[in-house]
Amino acid sequence: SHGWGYGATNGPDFWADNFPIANGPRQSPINIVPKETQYDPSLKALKLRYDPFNAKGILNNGHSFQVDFVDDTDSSTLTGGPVSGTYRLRQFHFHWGGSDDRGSEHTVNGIKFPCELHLVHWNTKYPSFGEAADKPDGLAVVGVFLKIGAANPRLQKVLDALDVIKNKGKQTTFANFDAKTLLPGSLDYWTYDGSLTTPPLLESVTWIVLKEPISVSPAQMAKFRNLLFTGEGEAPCCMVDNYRPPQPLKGRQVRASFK
Ligand SMILES: CCN[C@H]1CN(CCOCC)S(=O)(=O)c2sc(S(N)(=O)=O)cc21
Ligand SMILES: [Zn+2]
Repeated sequence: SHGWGYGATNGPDFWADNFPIANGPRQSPINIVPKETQYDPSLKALKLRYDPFNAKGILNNGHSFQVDFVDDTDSSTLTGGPVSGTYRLRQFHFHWGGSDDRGSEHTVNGIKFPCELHLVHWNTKYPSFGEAADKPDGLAVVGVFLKIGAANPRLQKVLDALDVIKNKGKQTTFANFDAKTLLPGSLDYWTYDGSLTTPPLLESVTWIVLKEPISVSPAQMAKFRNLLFTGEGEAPCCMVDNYRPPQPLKGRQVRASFK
């Protein structure tokens, strides 16, 4: 049978067939309604310390592309914010649309952004990423919205690497990249308990969605859309619209770190 994807026959509406947790109580993404969030003065400032030396490679996994990090020491970590303990940076990746009116997974007052960056971290109270991935406090993902505007020079090194990983399964080395340069000026965030937004849809993610977007130009968005879902020798299918739509809140509270 065909694996999961974002197409008409294997997209988000079909995922529950093989991953019944798709209809679970803490699924992601969600629509964030700022007026319905609750400011929580006890939330700490988010502390992200990333060492460029940990950047390892960049991979087209057939669903998105990701930049992987060496995570065998505490040199690239997330601490503070809504989490306790230390979470290590594992990878970052993006979700985007076929046009600038869609592409993000989280929405704000129903507004979709053209792209959303996810920085994936795992809780070092567990011995490995694989052990952490299915625990309720196992993962913390920082979400950053990308908004159409001036070209973002911080994205350029990532975008320039995409030509050599056009097809599913392609990867190349990607060294000395400072993921901190992808963050906006403010680390104000919304946070809620959620899940992976792709199969296996594990309900193991503390979501930390930054309020301030970073910029991306239309020409830069075109580079994302140049990637392919398909492998070499297959009929080419452009990697676009690789986002899951918002899921039911099911009574969850979304907290804000800011007034
Ligand atoms: C294409 C597969 N995407 C998955 C792959 N990983 C899960 C691996 O499960 C191990 C049992 S992951 O933890 O790196 C991860 S984070 C997100 S998201 N969009 O919610 O930030 C999706 C995924
Ligand atoms: Zn993601």
